[in-house]
Amino acid sequence: MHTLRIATRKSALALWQAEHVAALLRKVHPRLNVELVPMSTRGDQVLDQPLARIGGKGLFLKELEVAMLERRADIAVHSLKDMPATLEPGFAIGAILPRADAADAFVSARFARPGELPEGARVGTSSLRRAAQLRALRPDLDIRDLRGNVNTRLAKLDAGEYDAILLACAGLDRLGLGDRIRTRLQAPEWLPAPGQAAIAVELREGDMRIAELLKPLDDAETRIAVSAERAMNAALGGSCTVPVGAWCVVGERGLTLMGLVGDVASGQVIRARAEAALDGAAALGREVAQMLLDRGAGAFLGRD
Ligand SMILES: NCc1[nH]cc(CCC(=O)O)c1CC(=O)O
Repeated sequence: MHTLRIATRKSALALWQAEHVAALLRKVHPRLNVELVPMSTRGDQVLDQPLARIGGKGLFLKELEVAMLERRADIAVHSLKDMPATLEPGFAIGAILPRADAADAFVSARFARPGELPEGARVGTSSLRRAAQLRALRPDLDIRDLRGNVNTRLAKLDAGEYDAILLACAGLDRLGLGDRIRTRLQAPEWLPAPGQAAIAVELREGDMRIAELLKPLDDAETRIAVSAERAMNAALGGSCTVPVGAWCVVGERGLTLMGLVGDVASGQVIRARAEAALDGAAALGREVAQMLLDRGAGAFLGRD
C-alpha cells in the first residue's frame, strides 16, 4: 500500500487543515495510507517581531519544502494567504480546496462591532491590511501588534490586553470557535487578504503521481477567484509588508474583483473594482492593480 506523507506546521489551525486534507484524500483514495508529518517553521518560532519585519510569507513554507525535497514528505498543506505570490522553483500548487468564509472577524467581550468601541480603545491585529482598514473607519483607535496562533491571540484578548481583536473567520470556524465572532467584516466594505480562507496543497513540481491523487480535491471556482486576487497582489509587488485586500466574486456570467491598498499611518484606503469573463482572472488581477496604481497606490507601496 502506498503511503502519502503530509508536511504541516504544528499550530492547531495548521493541524486541522492538514487533517482535513488527509480525510479528503482517504475518502477519494480508500487504499491510500495518509500520514501527517508535523514540524515547526521560522515563522512559528519568531513571535516577538512583526511578521512584516522578519521576512514575510516564505518563512512558513521553507521547512515544509525542505521536507518535500528530502522525501520526508510528499505534499504540504498551507493557508493560501500565507503563501508568497511566486513559489520557490521546483514547487507547485496541486489543489485548492473550496473556500470557507473569507471575512475577517471582530472579536470582543464587550463590543459587538468596531463602531461600538469607545474612543481610543485598544485593538489587536498583526495584519497591516486589517490595521489600515480599521484606521480608515476609526482613526481614533489604538491599534496594537498581536502575534501568535489563534488560541494565543484569543488568550491575550481574554487577559484584558485588548478591547477587541481582528482575526480570520475561517480560522475560528475551523477550530470550533465561531461563537467568539461578534461581527463578520465583509466585502465590499471590508476586504480580506488575497486567498484568505482557501487551503492549498503544495507538491514537488513534475511529481505526476501525486498531482493525479490531488486533482479530485481541487475546486475550480475557488481556484479562479484566488488566481485573480493573487495576480492583483503580484502586480502590486506581492509582499506582505503592504496592506493589500482583494476579493473576487465568481458569478454565472463572469468575475468581479475588488481590490484595495491602504496606509496604516494615514488611514487612507484606495479602492478599485473591475469585471471580466470567467477565463480572464489573471488579466483582471493585473487590471485592478493598475487601477489602484493610477489612483495613487504607488505611494503606499514604497514606489511610484
Ligand atoms: N496569518 C495566519 C493565518 N493564516 C490563515 C489564517 C486563517 C485561515 C485562512 O485564511 O485560510 C490565519 C489566522 C488569521 O489570520 O486570523
